[in-house]
Amino acid sequence: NVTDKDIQNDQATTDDIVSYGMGLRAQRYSPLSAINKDTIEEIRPVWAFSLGGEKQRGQESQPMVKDGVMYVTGSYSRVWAINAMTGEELWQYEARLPDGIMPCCDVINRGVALYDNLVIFGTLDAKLVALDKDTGKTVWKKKVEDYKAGYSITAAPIIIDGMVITGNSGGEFGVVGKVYAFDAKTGKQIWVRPTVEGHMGYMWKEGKKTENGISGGAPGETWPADLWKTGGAATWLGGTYDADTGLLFFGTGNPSPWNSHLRPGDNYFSSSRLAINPKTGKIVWHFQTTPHDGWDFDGVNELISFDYQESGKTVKAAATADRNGFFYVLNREDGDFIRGFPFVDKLTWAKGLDKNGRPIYIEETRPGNPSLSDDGKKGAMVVARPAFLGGKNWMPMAYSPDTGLFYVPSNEWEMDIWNETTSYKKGAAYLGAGFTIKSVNEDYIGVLRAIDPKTGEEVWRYNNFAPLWGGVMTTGGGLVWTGNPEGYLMAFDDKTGEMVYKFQTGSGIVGSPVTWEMEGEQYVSVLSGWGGAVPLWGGEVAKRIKHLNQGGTVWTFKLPKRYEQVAKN
Ligand SMILES: O=C(O)c1cc(C(=O)O)c2c(n1)C(=O)C(=O)c1cc(C(=O)O)[nH]c1-2
Repeated sequence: NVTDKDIQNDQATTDDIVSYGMGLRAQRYSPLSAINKDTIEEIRPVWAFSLGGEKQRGQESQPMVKDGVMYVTGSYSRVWAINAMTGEELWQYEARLPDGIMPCCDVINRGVALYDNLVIFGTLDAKLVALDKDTGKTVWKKKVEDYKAGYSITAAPIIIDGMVITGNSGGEFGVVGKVYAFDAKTGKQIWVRPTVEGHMGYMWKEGKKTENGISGGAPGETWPADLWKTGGAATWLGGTYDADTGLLFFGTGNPSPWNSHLRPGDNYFSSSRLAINPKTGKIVWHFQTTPHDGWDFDGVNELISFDYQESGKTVKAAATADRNGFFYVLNREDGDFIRGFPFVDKLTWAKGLDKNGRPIYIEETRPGNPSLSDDGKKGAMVVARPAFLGGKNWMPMAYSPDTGLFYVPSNEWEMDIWNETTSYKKGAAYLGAGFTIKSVNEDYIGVLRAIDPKTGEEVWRYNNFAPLWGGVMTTGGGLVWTGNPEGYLMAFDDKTGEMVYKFQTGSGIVGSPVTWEMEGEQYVSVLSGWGGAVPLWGGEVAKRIKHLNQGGTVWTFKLPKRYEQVAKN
């Protein structure tokens, strides 16, 4: 069974993976080093497991491993337990999804949480389901939100002190973003924290409003009229946790609707990072990356805690690479802005960041106001870079304490974007905008970047033809791992960026690789199966990789046995 202690120690313990992010800080770093720059050429697949059926797409899951069993989710709210050594199926669970689910960006799921004897995951019809880890039978099931109003769950939940904590999806349908904490063993609600000001004056406990006036001033102050009631700021990527400060970090998505002229103001707390006290659900600090967003620059991307030395002092920092193209380093104790810099080649919408980290907008490049146009329906189109799918999207970056660098999966692209009139209707798209994504370079869109958070320097980069959409991992073996839509699992030298390994998995990779050890041997696993937002919304960009549309396979690699002997001698 999985304990709180196992989860808190996940990054340091190499024989299991019991948290999304390979440690609650989500550094995605493992100290394992048997597979390294010298040995990697020798690794080979030991098993491949097919997720089967017709539902072969969008495999964004990060595998978990405990006591020799791997737990993975697949598209369409499915879960498997697999013998981690042999790839044999132990059980399979498939949620019965109703017609009318509305995930914006494919039928994806990013992984399970493990706690006690339970495997807990969120479904596309906005439920949390807890399964018995040995049998796959349902232990508890909880309706989190109404899928008919556009809610879904795609995040991998995390566990803190016996609570299962998750977020919601639905920012394209005018939902209200919230962070939820439930008793992991029973599914009983502990607290719910809405992330839109206006809802902020309250907190829900057991279905009742219990608390006034926290963390946001007057209800609706940064929103006009009652637009906050359907204000978005979905918490769709889930969170990270830092035991050192005792803070839970969640990002929030775009404000709804996309058309910014309909909602003058900063629109708290959309496109922000929030630090939350996990005991109470109270917001401790907030940092808004894109106030009054007009480009769909969701602020959900993971905030990763790390320490560094400066002038002989330890700085308790946290970093995030935003959809909007800026990389931010914050003081994780109070949310103060330390520094920020663009991590993409070019930005069109801002000149830079001011001393508080607020973007200095170039107002002419904001998509136009329909009410000022000839027909009153369509505002002036602008070309914006990055495109709304972001300088970086949900796919997690990694941090190596060995090099002090972040390894960021990013993309170079732009979009034509225009605004339209719109009004809220339950369960209908609520954008008030149209767009076309375009590439900007003939030979690449994706860029894997090694970034120095102290200087903003790009230490190395690897350009990839198709957009990068898979997670990154780094190891004590000096390797940076990721996958690409062309189907390759790849490993790079963490210092030089030299590609030292690639393997064709048969479909595009949008999953996140993991590594662990069993009986003295190091294993690496990744899901393959192209999908997610790019094939749905990428237009001509998506066509670049059409031949790898479908897939659903878990691949597992290790070194041949003889290396174990070498290590022993
Ligand atoms: O606002 C939201 O609720 C929401 C949810 C999701 C999601 O749950 O996957 C995505 C997005 N927005 C989004 O903007 C986006 O670009 C995106 C990409 C992906 C993906 O898995 O490839 N999901 C989502």
